Amino acid sequence: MARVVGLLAHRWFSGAFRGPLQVIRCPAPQLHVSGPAMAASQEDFAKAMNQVKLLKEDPGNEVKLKLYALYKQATEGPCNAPKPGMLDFILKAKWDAWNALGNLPKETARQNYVDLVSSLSASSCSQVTPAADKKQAESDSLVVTSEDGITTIRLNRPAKKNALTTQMYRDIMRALEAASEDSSRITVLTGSGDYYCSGNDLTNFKDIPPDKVEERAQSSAVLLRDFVDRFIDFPKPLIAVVNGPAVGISVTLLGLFDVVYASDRATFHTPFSHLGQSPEGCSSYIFPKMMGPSKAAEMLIFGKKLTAREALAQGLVTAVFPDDTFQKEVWARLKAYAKLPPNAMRIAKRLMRHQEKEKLHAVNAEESRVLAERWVSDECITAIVAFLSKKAKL
Ligand SMILES: CCCCCCCCCCC/C=C/C(=O)SCCNC(=O)CCNC(=O)[C@H](O)C(C)(C)COP(=O)(O)OP(=O)(O)OC[C@H]1O[C@@H](n2cnc3c(N)ncnc32)[C@H](O)[C@@H]1OP(=O)(O)O
Repeated sequence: MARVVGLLAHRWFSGAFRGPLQVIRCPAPQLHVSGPAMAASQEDFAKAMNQVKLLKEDPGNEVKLKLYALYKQATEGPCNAPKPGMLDFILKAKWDAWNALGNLPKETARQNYVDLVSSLSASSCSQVTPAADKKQAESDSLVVTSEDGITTIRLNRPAKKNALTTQMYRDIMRALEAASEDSSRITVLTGSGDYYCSGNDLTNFKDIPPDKVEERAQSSAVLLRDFVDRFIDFPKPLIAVVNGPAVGISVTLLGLFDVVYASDRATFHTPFSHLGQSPEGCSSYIFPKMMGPSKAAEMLIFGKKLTAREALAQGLVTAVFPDDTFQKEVWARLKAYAKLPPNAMRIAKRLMRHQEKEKLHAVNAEESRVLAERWVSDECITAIVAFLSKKAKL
């Protein structure tokens, strides 16, 4: 049965798909992705296949190819069909899309299919949902919306200055995966409230039994490495809308964004030595290249906090806006960018970045390995205990 539904959903390629004329019940326009990350069940998958047929808008051939490929991978595994002839364009495009998934496990393909459909439903519905319905649920730590060709990932723990919990790292990864495959053209990361992000949530270090410290450091290094890899590999234009102060990993990651817009209220602080830690997010490689070794050293070794204007002068920030017009000016720009042809933007990004990718992955691996050592060091433990016992503030 699931197979039949899936095949029907993919009749688009023969031109058989028509959007429904009746009003459909749309899911909420936001994807609240915080919460336990689970693999999609067969039931979720079947639901997603049905949901595909209800999309109001044709998502375009590129997305349809992705859906087709993920469906085939999820149901049949790696591509096993003979390669079609060069002149059979449609079959060839479908085969290429499926084959490109390589050995992606069936469960991951199923999850990616469900995530992609969910993001399509969200973006297709967001255009028709009244603004009042778009109010954020304050309790959700990450809010993802898709509108006007822009997927926005919003850190939403304003009371904790948007500090990143381990769940948020995982949720951001999932959101980036979904955004790379949804119909949006550009992706934005921003923060709620007065901070952009205060970096790693230092309570991630709490309640670790002494005999598990080493193990936790190793698993956190794997998490960090996977997390940063998602930024290195993200295929669409990625923009940081830095609405306020940024600390730690939220600063280092900026080197992996394509454009960084900052409010003049933003500051950029990487107090790694103060915390007995070391740089991550590929900053140990990107920052010296970007701003010269000594300016990078002031930030990454001595923890010098930069103002938005200083960060602009160092090339970390693309443009600075007065705080009172920041949101208006930035979103007007982004909406205009999101109208540009998506393939041209992706190709330009790939050309600008692909030569550095291998190097960045190697840097990320090394930075993560070193951090695992730092996390179990006396210097780091003393600094974390001081913060958690409220003796220290940066
Ligand atoms: C085995 C290890 C497992 C680890 C898992 C790691 C996974 C990957 C790690 C990647 C490496 C990343 C490194 C970094 O990002 S280093 C930077 C870490 N950040 C900080 O050190 C900032 C700490 N916060 C502060 O110094 C101040 O809070 C700040 C200057 C940001 C704001 O000061 P202000 O006075 O304006 O506000 P409050 O301090 O009152 O803050 C309000 C409440 O928010 C809590 N808060 C803020 N930031 C953090 C944070 N980073 N972690 C935890 N909690 C934070 C603060 O405690 C207040 O809470 P209460 O209202 O409950 O008191």
